[in-house]
Amino acid sequence: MMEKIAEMKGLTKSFGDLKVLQGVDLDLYKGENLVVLGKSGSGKSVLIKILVGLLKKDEGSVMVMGKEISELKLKELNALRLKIGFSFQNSALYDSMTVRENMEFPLVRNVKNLTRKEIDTKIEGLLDSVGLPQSINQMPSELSGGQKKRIGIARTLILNPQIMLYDEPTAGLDPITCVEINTLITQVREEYNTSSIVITHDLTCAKATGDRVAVLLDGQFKAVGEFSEVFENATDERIKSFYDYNFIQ
Ligand SMILES: Nc1ncnc2c1ncn2[C@@H]1O[C@H](COP(=O)(O)OP(=O)(O)OP(=O)(O)O)[C@@H](O)[C@H]1O
Repeated sequence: MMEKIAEMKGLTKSFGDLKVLQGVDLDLYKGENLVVLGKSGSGKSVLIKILVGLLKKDEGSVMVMGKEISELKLKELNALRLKIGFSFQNSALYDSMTVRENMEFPLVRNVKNLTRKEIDTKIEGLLDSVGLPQSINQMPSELSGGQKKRIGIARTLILNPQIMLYDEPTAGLDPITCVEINTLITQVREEYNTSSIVITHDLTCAKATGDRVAVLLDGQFKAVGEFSEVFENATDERIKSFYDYNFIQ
């Protein structure tokens, strides 16, 4: 039996009259890449925010690494968040800092008593992993969108997260760079032993990176499984049209 690293059961969340999540059940297994698909406004970001305790759920349970998120005190929540890496859509690099400084920032802030050599070894190792060792002294403005994305992922990995959350990792990138980022996401899982949730609208990304995909429709996961199970045998018209729409694009 595969071990779960996160588990949501019967999760609901509304904003006023707007029912966004209406009974979400979802497991993330240790070591898997799980893709969450859903159209714009379906509640993917709300789900992730509840998972990391940035938003409060209405009902249901959200367990992460064995802990019920809503029961944690702020200090415990912050400690848990350090084990979760969030790769933002816009890479979220600090424009006034070099790549090295960007990478160093979360490390020195959260890990005390590191030597200069330990910090440099860590940064250089991660830049090697993402294929950009030569960018160490560059400014973010000198990097392409794909390179920024890679540096953002490297920076997220610097605290050795157990769970990686990728928010639209291929948004705004050309098709070749998308393939490179998809490859990097699967490589990160192998090299750093992470479990990941990848939020995307991009079915090519979903197919390339997902061990399983989960489709969020009307506030629930209507289909969860391998890409081929979910799409190639889909009977639900909306799941079929999601597939057709993506590939017509
Ligand atoms: N803090 C909030 N207050 C009120 N409404 C919110 C809040 N956060 C999200 N919503 C609403 O919840 C719905 C789901 O939003 P969410 O950002 O999760 O969508 P999404 O699936 O991530 O969309 P996209 O793919 O466009 O990023 C939207 O209608 C949004 O307006």
